[in-house]
Amino acid sequence: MTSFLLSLVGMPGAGKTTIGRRLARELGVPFHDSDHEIERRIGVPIREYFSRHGEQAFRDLEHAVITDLTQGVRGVLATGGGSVLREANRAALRGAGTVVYLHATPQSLHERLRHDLSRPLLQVADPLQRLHELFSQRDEHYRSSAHLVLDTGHGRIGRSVHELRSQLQRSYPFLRPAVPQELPKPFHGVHPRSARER
Ligand SMILES: Nc1ncnc2c1ncn2[C@@H]1O[C@H](COP(=O)(O)OP(=O)(O)OP(=O)(O)O)[C@@H](O)[C@H]1O
Ligand SMILES: O=C(O)C1=C[C@@H](O)[C@@H](O)[C@H](O)C1
Ligand SMILES: [Mg+2]
Repeated sequence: MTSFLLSLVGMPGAGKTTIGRRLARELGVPFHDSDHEIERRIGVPIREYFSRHGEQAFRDLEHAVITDLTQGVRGVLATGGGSVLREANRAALRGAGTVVYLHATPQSLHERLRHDLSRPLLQVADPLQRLHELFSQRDEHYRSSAHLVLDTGHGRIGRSVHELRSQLQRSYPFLRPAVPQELPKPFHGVHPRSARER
């Protein structure tokens, strides 16, 4: 198959891992997750690494992993929620293929994650307030990284996967046989540059 890398960016809980894994399976392409690769390298959960070494050390590691995963791998890449904080990561992701921002509001993310214990940045007294802060710091970076924006705050996971597959055929016509012919239109802020234009 022709080489391509689809990277998913967005807030914690937006569905990068869930949607990315399912999309890769449906397309029959490799799935990568920068958080999983970090945990494979450090041998402990990210939350533990955060509390032992702090966020900056984690971001350095994340940068090394994003650099590696954007050099020569193909398929679908689910990134960590904070990977867009570094300009070098944003540039690496955009340079490697198509980037999709999975968008969801702090309220809907809070609904999903209110019982979650694995995400270190959300282990605070008021996780909704933290989600609002993260969203206001990051939304512009997610948008500037991305070629496409897909709302994942409402609706079912299967629908997001379907929408993504439909949209992808524009950039990657060689995926067409796996993609349903109808094109739903819940994308917004779309600037779907084809792989050829980049
Ligand atoms: N419409 C939806 N789209 C995506 N995920 C959904 C949806 N509805 C519910 N969920 C649930 O929300 C959670 C999303 O978690 P997931 O780990 O995929 O997020 P993530 O973007 O990878 O977060 P992180 O940045 O922390 O890695 C899953 O438990 C998933 O089942
Ligand atoms: O939003 C974030 O900054 C994070 C999200 C997760 O994917 C992990 O990368 C880690 O918990 C940090
Ligand atoms: Mg994830």
